[in-house]
Amino acid sequence: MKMLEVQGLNVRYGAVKAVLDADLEVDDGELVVVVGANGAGKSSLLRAVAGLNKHRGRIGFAGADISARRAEQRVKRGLSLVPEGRHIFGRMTVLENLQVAAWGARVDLSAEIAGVFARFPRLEERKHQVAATLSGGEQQMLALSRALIRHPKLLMLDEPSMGLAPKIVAQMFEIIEEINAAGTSVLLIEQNARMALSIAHRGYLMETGALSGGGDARAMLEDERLHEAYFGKASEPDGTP
Ligand SMILES: Nc1ncnc2c1ncn2[C@@H]1O[C@H](COP(=O)(O)OP(=O)(O)OP(=O)(O)O)[C@@H](O)[C@H]1O
Repeated sequence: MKMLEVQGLNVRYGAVKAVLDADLEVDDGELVVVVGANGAGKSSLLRAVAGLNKHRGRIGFAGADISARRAEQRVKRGLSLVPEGRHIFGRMTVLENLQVAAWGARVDLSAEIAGVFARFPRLEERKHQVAATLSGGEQQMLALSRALIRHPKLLMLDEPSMGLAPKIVAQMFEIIEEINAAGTSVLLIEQNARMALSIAHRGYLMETGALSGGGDARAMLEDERLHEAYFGKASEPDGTP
């Protein structure tokens, strides 16, 4: 089954065309990555799928056309976005951030929180700490946990490696791979192309609003034409552009 089916997606900001006629698919259980330079339109694409910006085109999700659905309705259907910059509530504690994330979802909150703490013991140690005082890696773990608590069918991640130390980046990619292996479909947007492709099934390339590729991630990793542009400085393991 197709989990996500995007056809002819367009996003514009006034005269700026950020996404141009993009077609993209994520199969049930797949881990798909979109790589591309800064400003190529990757965030605009994800935000459109999440219903957070105006867009044209068709978005099919888990067998239904959600193109006209509002962002909250998309979340309820099982689409979760962990945005760039994390968007946790800095003044709330770790525990409060997790509680708020589950609002309106039919989940057993205490069991879910226990599950988060089993996966991320660091978050349990800091459960009464306000989120703004966490390290970058811990904030990213919290943002990811907030999405996972709702058991999304499709988890969308915008630059999860951004600003993290190399060791934490490697850990983050391992966790994403685990989440996918446990059955959640994943759509990942990354500048850290080499690392992202190494855990993905398939990959797309985004250049000035246009999506191409969609083939095997391993083949993309070996594609000489991509090396110079995307696997050089932009894919340093510390995620610095
Ligand atoms: N709210 C906005 N208003 C006007 N232009 C925007 C807006 N958001 C993005 N853009 C422009 O749209 C284009 C695509 O931006 P987008 O953020 O989607 O790219 P990106 O590949 O995600 O880059 P980054 O990694 O820097 O977020 C860029 O030219 C950007 O300047």
